[in-house]
Amino acid sequence: MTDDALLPPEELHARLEAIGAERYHVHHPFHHLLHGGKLSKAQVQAWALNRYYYQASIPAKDASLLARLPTPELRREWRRRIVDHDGDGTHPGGIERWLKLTDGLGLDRDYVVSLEGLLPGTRFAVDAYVNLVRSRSVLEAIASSLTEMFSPAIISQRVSGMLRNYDFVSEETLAYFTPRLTQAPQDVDFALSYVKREARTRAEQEQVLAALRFKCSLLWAQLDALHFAYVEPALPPPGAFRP
Ligand SMILES: O=C(O)c1cc(C(=O)O)c2c(n1)C(=O)C(=O)c1cc(C(=O)O)[nH]c1-2
Repeated sequence: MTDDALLPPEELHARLEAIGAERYHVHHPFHHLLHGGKLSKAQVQAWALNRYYYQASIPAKDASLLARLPTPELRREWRRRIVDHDGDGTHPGGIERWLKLTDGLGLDRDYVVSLEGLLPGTRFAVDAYVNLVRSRSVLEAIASSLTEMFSPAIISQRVSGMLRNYDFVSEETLAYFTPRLTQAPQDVDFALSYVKREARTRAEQEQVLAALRFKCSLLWAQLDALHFAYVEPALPPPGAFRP
């Protein structure tokens, strides 16, 4: 096979899996500290407060992609993701459930939502995701969601570890994660078959792989920012959340 030969779909799939195995934030030291019970309540608060910005930005990136999707079938699929996060006015969505988590950790809701205490590194990493989805091809935008191939494993590890190790979290405060265990595989089924089908040249397949690497990097960068500010050397930048 020459270097620019189209990969068989199962080989593309294997290369996507390999990116996750090497680069997903499940390997980040901050994740190990979090689920291993090695963080203080204040450090867990910093994690939840910063990750709120990721949660709150996901429907914005999905809405910008939705506007560019060409068929009702594709739009219907992507619209479901927005409802998953925003709720439907009767059933709470992911953002509301995330705020239950920050409430449960004793953070003031107005302060969380104001983003005043956000780390600059979180802001830049999350904004990079929204910008990627807005500015690159539909194929790359859909491919960038494929980190969800790996999220059920990290979520299971995080939830069981946190329940075992911290007396300040409960099943109720971590309830955000339960629906993600069924929503993520559903999202992935669609996105994976889309990229396998629609990446029709080797160059497009390489774009798909690059989009997933980029996404892994921005998830990693969020945990780097938390680690630097709140674990080691523990130097929160001016204006950032101080427990
Ligand atoms: O808990 C996690 O580690 C984790 C990771 C990811 C991910 O890999 O992007 C998502 C989520 N959670 C998540 O809850 C979520 O709703 C979500 C949406 C997306 C996306 O890219 O559209 N990723 C993720």
